[in-house]
Amino acid sequence: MKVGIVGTGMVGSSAAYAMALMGVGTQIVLVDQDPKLAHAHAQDISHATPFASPVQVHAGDYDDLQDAKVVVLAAGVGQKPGESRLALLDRNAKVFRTIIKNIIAVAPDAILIVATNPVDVMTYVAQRLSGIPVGKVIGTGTILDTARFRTLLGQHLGIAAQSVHAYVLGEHGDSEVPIWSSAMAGSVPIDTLANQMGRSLLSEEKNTISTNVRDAAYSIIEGKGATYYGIGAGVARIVQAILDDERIVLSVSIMTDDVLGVPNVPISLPRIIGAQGVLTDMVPELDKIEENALRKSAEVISELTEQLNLA
Ligand SMILES: NC(=O)C1=CN([C@@H]2O[C@H](COP(=O)(O)OP(=O)(O)OC[C@H]3O[C@@H](n4cnc5c(N)ncnc54)[C@H](O)[C@@H]3O)[C@@H](O)[C@H]2O)C=CC1
Ligand SMILES: CC(=O)C(=O)O
Repeated sequence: MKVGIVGTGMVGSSAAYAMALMGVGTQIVLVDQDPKLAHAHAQDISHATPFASPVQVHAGDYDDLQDAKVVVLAAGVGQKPGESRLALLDRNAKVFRTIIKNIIAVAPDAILIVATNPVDVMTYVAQRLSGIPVGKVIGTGTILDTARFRTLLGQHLGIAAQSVHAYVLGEHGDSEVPIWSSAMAGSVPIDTLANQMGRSLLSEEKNTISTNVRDAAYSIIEGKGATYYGIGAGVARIVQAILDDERIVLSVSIMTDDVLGVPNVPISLPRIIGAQGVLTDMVPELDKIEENALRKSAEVISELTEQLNLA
């Protein structure tokens, strides 16, 4: 099955590389306003396929996206050190005006995966400009923050991140909400497990983990200018779930009718993903503090979408 990636800088090319290594799709088409860059990445990644999977990777134009089942949007600018994701909105909304039109002209039935920041608002922009049904325009949302949460919590407790079941919900950004109240491993609530393992998990330690999850992007960008491997793998995981009709639960962002009284907001909740995109939203159980934080996070996003003029 064909997968397109529009915007093949660090994030788009890392997603293509992760897909090639994970054996996701049979053909990956890289499209960028800089065709030389797309071509160079396609060549380089295709040289990894003999060690991984027989997927074909090549650069192309919008016409080559015809019949793509999924198109990933990773075009646009990223944050400079110290800059917030929300500061990118005007520049990246302009980029989406061009690329969405071009994608829809050739692949109107494709499912869109949005990675460009600020990803929740850009998901709204992509859905509105494309007219594609809500469950088929999926922002990567907090899939990366959830992965960071599981990684740090797993490291703290000395267990594999894959065995940690915990989510970050809300905005992919400064108002995100780590959900501690239902965090578990091996069906054991995380506080009980820490006790059983003789590990300390005091509220200060939880706060440090939450802060490090929230600020991971800032510290990585300070160190190397951008983040891309984590999100590349996250994008590949969403595409795999769609192509294989997996019905796996992932925290991703789509337009949501109502979140704790905030209407029509693009935001991450745990969602079941299969061949048709998002199949079902899940309503997590939250404690009062988490509930208030999730409502605030929804309000942060909603303030921005309300100001946007997409006419
Ligand atoms: N959702 C998430 O968790 C994450 C999102 N990001 C976001 O992903 C986006 C891309 O980041 P990077 O790959 O690091 O940036 P980059 O600058 O390396 O790549 C962006 C690419 O978009 C291309 N592009 C720009 N305008 C275009 C247009 N009109 N048509 C086609 N291609 C166009 C550029 O030529 C460039 O190759 C940023 O907005 C960044 O903030 C980054 C990391 C994580
Ligand atoms: C850049 C970004 O959004 C992240 O790494 O979380």
